[in-house]
Amino acid sequence: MTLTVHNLHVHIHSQPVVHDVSFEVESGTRFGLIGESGSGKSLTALSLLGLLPGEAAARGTVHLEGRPLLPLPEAELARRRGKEISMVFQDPRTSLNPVRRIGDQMTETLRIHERLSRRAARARAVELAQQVQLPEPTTIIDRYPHQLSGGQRQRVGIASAVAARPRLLIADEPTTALDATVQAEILQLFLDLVESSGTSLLFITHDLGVLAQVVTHAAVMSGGRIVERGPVQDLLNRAQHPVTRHLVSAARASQWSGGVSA
Ligand SMILES: Nc1ncnc2c1ncn2[C@@H]1O[C@H](COP(=O)(O)OP(=O)(O)OP(=O)(O)O)[C@@H](O)[C@H]1O
Repeated sequence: MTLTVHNLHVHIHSQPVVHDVSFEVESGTRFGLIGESGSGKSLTALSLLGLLPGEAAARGTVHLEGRPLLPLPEAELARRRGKEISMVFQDPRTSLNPVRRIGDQMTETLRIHERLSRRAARARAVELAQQVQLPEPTTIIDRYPHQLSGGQRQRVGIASAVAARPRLLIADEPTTALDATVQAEILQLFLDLVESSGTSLLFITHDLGVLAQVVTHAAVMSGGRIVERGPVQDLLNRAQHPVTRHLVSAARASQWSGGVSA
């Protein structure tokens, strides 16, 4: 499903924080938004799902497969979230509900969109746990988030996001909260799931080394604007903007210090 974002602006308390952002994620492709902390990546992503905080407002046009996502009334957006477009967040400690069993959380969208019975939802939760390679799928689904490791919690976050087989998946720094080895495993899982399902992916990160492993094309954000865009290998090897060059140096430094390679 093609996502088209055109002239997106976000204001917080009437202050502009995202300025005139336009990009396209073509059907079945993987596109990245990269930038330093505070550059406007998350607010851009949250605008697409209608999940901006109350003090923020978005204007512009967003279409998914030609149908408008912005502007759109909340009730209609809620119907499309999970099923057509869904999101994996940075920190599963805050995105998962601490007092609900993980199996129930993984199948929540399915129960809303497909009206699955409890029994069918349980069977689907086991399948999802297998798909994201959680250990002992038949019993782990009855555990609570605090009984899992950080990597396992993020697998639950990914399972919840892909449960209803969305056509576009947005991932906002999905591996930043994890240590380097777990990060590599989760990235691989991500790529396998996206490739096998043909889902379009919008991947957000501050780490160009990580981005280069996941997407083919990307846009660089700084101060709420897109300052450079292109194939990710060109951004790595022929960066034009100082912000992009800085991101390249940071990725190379992290590679030398044993982080994920660029
Ligand atoms: N709820 C909020 N209230 C006030 N300002 C906010 C709020 N959320 C974000 N901002 C500001 O908007 C700007 C863009 O924030 P955003 O979270 O989109 O950046 P980001 O690139 O995703 O950074 P990070 O990687 O740290 O999440 C920043 O200056 C941030 O301080």
